[in-house]
Formats: sequence, structure tokens, C-alpha cells
Amino acid sequence: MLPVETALDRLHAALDGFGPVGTEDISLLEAAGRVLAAPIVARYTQPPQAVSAMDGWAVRSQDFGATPLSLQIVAEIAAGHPWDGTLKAGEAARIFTGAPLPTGADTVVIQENADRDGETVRLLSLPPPGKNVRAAGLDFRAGDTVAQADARLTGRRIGVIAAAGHPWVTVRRRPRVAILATGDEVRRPGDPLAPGQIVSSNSYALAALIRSFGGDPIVLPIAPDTLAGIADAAEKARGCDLLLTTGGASVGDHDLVREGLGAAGLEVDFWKIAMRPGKPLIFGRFRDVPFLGLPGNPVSSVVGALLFVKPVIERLLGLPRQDLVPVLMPLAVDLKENDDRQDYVRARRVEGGVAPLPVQDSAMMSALADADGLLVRPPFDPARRVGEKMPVILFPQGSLPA
Ligand SMILES: Nc1nc2c(c(=O)[nH]1)N[C@H]1C(S)=C(S)[C@@H](COP(=O)(O)OP(=O)(O)OC[C@H]3O[C@@H](n4cnc5c(N)ncnc54)[C@H](O)[C@@H]3O)O[C@H]1N2
Ligand code: MOO
Repeated sequence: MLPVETALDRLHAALDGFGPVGTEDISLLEAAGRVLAAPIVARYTQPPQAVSAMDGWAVRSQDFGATPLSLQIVAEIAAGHPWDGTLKAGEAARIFTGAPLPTGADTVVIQENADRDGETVRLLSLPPPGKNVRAAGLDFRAGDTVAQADARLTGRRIGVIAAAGHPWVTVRRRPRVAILATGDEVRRPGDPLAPGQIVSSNSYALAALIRSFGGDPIVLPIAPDTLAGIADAAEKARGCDLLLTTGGASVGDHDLVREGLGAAGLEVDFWKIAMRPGKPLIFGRFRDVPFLGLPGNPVSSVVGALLFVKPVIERLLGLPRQDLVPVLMPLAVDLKENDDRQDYVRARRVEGGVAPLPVQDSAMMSALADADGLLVRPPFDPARRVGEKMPVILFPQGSLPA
């Protein structure tokens, strides 16, 4: 069995041989979560000229002396309505937040610190020169790079790109990920179930995860537990960027993925990882695309997807390696020592820290769905006591999205 770290190193080394997928131009409105294929250079300067940061009075700091100071009101300037006059000695302009500062003015006095009296305004206290003014280009200037290539687009970054004048962006297309479920007992959701049959729930869970990783899932018809059936079904994966199977990865007489696909062009790089769940995971190359054979147990297939499918999709999108980052959380209960497999324990946040869910069977989808994260226990981790800090890969629920 390979240690998880070694398996990930080998996965990334192999992925160096698969270039990123091609690009497409899309509306910035559709771009959340997509990966930029080229840097974005600002076409505009932001703010385009000096603007007021507050509602108040545009003034010249050269006029500042003792307070109160009375100035002549010569203009009113609102956002979107610049005034092309020049403020002269002894003059002030009524100004609103976001409005262009007139020539001659360098400071804005907030309206709370002034009293208007007809055509004059009395300033009751004077701010330092330059106060409440945003200089032209304070945020960015035309020609500045406002987004790097190979960056995932967040709502925050999309705002900058829009302000820089780009309603369209060139992004990596979503890698097409073929999902091939195998097993005589599994049926497409909605199909009638004969005795002993179950729904291919893994196809659904994997499709959702693939979409969240940035891929485009394609659910293939289910393959039976025969060598020819598996090889045949894989033909329908033509044109995909990554082939995934689920089920048939282990050692039983009916676990035929390696052999069935072997006859159709699968070259296995590694099989069997020292992890729980997910031990029988297979990685290799199917013809000219990467291949991952996930175990059939639902929890094993989801954990395998988080650890191995996510990085493959990220690398196909041109992103650099970015391993899952656990946070350290105190244990709310004692733990027994671990065996030789790295354990991804389904756990919940509880008072005092984190605690494993009582049932850890890798078929228990409801426990996985209820979990807040995966508590990571390295191979041979010694017994642990309440309060000791352990790494936990938290699921994003409850935290802010990008
Ligand atoms: N003698 C041994 N037996 C097993 C070993 C082992 O090392 N020695 N490994 C175990 C481990 S660990 C796992 S994980 C499972 C996974 O094996 P497979 O990948 O071959 O999975 P299957 O046998 O095909 O199915 C396992 C389980 O999952 C259900 N399943 C399968 N496909 C789906 C699907 N698309 N949607 C929902 N559920 C699915 C299937 O009905 C089985 O219940 O092997 C252990 N055995
Ligand atoms: O490790 Mo298997 O992956 O028990 O479920």
C-alpha cells in the first residue's frame, strides 16, 4: 500500500504529462469559479479621476485658517455630473460621495462639520489637507494587471475585472469527466430495482463534486461485472479529459476494472493506498487521458474524489498543486491508536472541539452527509486524549464561499 503523500506525489508527477485543457471566451457574468487562461490588464483607471469619498464640501486647503471659515458656494457636483469649472480662493463646491473633485479643490469637509447659510458655507472644523479625497488610480490604473492567469475567479475578483472594463474573459473550458459506474447490482436512478439492486448514488455524488471542482461531469451507462462489459462501456468515454470509474476496484472475483479496462488501453500507475476509506483506489492512464478508479463504497468514492479527483481537475485547469489544508482542532473525546492506514474519520464540531461520528462504515452515506469534516489520523497515530489538537479537513458548509 502506498502512503497517501507518495500517491499524491506520483499523481502530480504523472499530471505533468497532461497539458491544461483548451480555452473559451465567456461572459464575466458566468465566470464565477472558472479559471482565467490569460492575465487581465485594466482598460480603465479606477477611480478615473480624483473623487470625493464623502458627502460635504470640496474646498482648497490653501484657504484654511481659523475656524469657523466662510466660503462662497459656486457649484454643486453629484456622482456622474462633473463640474468643469475651477475652484478659486474663498470658494467651495457642494459635493457628494463618488463625485469628481473640481480643479483647484484638494480636500472635502464632511457636511456634519459645516453649516450652509444661503450662498455661503461655514466650516466648523478643518480636516488635514487631502482628507476625504480618493486620488485618480487609487485602486488601479489602465495597464495594470488586475488578475493573474491560472487564478480561480471569485466574486471579489470578478468585481475588479468588471471595473477594469472586461465584460468577457478567456477561461479554461471545464474538463469533461466521464463517470463510469460498474456493478451488476447498481442501476441508474429512477430505474426499477429488482431484489438485491441499489441506486448508483455514487454517480450523483461524484457528478456534484466534479462540478464543484470545476469539471463537467458526464454520466455514462452503468457497466456490468464482466470484462467485456467494462471495456465496452469505456468506449463511450471517448472525448473526455478524465475517466473515472466507481466500484470493481478491489480484489474480489467480480472486481474487474483493472483487467477489463487493461484490455482496452488502461495502464495502471498505482493501486492500493494506505488510507481508510479508499484503499483500493487505482490511478493510471486510459489511452491519452488520466484515469482514476474509485472504490464502490460510497464514502470511499467521495473521500477518494476529494483527495484525488479534485487535484486532477485542478491540474487539467492549469492550476498549480494545492493540497487540502486541514485546520487543527482539539479533540472532544479520546481516540484509540490507529493502524497502518491514514484514517479520514468522519467527524463533527461539538462543544470542546471535534468528535468522530459513532459509525465509520464506508457504506454510511448519511454519516458522511452529516459530517462537518474529516479528522485526519496518520498511520500508526498513537492513542489521543481529549484536548489534543488534530488536523481536520473541514467541509465548506457554514463558512463564506469565495
Ligand atoms: N477481501 C477483501 N475485500 C475487500 C477489500 C480487501 O482489501 N480485501 N477492500 C475493501 C475495501 S477497503 C473497499 S473500499 C471495497 C471496495 O471495493 P470495490 O471498489 O471493488 O467496490 P464494489 O465491490 O464494486 O462495491 C463496494 C460496495 O459499494 C457499492 N457500490 C458500488 N458501486 C456503487 C455505486 N455506483 N453507487 C452506490 N453504491 C455502489 C456496492 O454495492 C458494494 O456494496 O472492497 C472491500 N472489500
Ligand atoms: O477503505 Mo474501503 O475504502 O473500507 O471503504
